[in-house]
Amino acid sequence: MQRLQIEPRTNLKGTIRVPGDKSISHRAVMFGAIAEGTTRVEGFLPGADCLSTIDCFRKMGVPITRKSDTSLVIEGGGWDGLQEPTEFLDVGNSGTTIRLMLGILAGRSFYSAIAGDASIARRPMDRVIQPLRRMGAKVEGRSGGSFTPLGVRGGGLHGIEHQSPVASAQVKSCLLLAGLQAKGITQVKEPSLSRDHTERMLRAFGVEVDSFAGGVSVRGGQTLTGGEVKVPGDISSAAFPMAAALIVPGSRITIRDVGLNPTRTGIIDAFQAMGGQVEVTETGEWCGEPVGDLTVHASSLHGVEIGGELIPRLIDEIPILAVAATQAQGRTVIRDAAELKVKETNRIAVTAAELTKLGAHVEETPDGLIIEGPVSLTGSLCDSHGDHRIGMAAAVAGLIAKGGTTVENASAIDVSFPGFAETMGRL
Ligand SMILES: O=C(O)C1=C[C@@H](OP(=O)(O)O)[C@@H](O)[C@H](O)C1
Ligand SMILES: C=C(OP(=O)(O)O)C(=O)O
Repeated sequence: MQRLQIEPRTNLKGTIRVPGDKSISHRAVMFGAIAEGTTRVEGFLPGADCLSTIDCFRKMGVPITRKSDTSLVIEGGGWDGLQEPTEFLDVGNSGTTIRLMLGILAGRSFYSAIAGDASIARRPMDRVIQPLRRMGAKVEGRSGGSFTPLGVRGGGLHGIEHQSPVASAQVKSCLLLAGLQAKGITQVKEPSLSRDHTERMLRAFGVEVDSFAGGVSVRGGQTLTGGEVKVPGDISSAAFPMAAALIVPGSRITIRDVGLNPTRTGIIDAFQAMGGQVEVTETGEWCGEPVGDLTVHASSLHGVEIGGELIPRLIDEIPILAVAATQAQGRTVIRDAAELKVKETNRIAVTAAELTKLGAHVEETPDGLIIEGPVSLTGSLCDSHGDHRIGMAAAVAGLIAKGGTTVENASAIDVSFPGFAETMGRL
């Protein structure tokens, strides 16, 4: 397993781009595969998770050609173009792949078996399996279908109304994809708005989606029409160089063509609330998604309290937000984030453990973290624990830690940010 070696730095400078948005890249492949006609994707994220999505659809007979690392052509044959897979569908490390695919498989009248790596085997699937069963899908699996491996015999679905207990775009998207194949209307309500890339891209593919306060619904029996997708840079990846620029003295960087969907920009709001100088310039809209440039200056930060509706808007950025909080004056409290326990790792426990190794003052709470700052960090031997976001958070912390820092199991970073070390190196 690859190791990353980090030395302390000052004066990060320059202009970079980050790889394509992971959520949008997954959806481009999936929607292209179930659409009628050709879909061309530019700016695709060639990270391990999105490659798993491609692999699953190829196993169902969908022709997907990679013209380059970041450019794809998908020949969709509509819903009925998907063929019964003769092999296990392997989602690797990707929660988005398995949960969204389950919504597609639930409506197909064939048998499929799906599983992923050891991390996926620990992540809860009952949040999608229970409502899918209520729609009429037949799903078997470990612990009554709560965990992988799962077997699905789909078809014969009817619409339901579902109140999700968690604000989860994966749950919402899964049920909308099943709902498009069901009789009648499928409605999903959530406690606060999760990322809405599915709603936006379905509309771009010609589907009627009804968004209302507190939820979203679709009518069954609709088909998707293939088209062009241009994927913006992933704000969740941009969060790492952003945090680095905020905390490394003398820094000023620009990140171009970043997705600025308001359901994803919570990290900008949080950094600004901490006193971080982040300038946002919106430059346009790509396939219904706002896009722009971010300029970030080294800043003196102060602690903040973060919770409620902001959490789903920055859920994947909490490990790197915690790194920035170690350099903020006073106390940072992150609450309402218990979902972090069921990501690639228990990100509350693992963020606290890795930052503590570096000398930070971090306390784990049942639904978040309390961080006291500012603290001078000391270089240490850190571990990604197989979690891309933890690996990158530790690496950014290493940029301000006295002495060298090593991140073990750094190859996990390729899940969402291939070329992370090279991109950071350019600064
Ligand atoms: O729909 C998506 O693309 C994602 C939704 C989020 O998960 P939940 O919806 O389960 O919170 C997020 O953590 C994940 O990285 C990607
Ligand atoms: C939680 C994440 O992804 P997924 O749920 O798709 O594994 C993530 O990328 O941080």
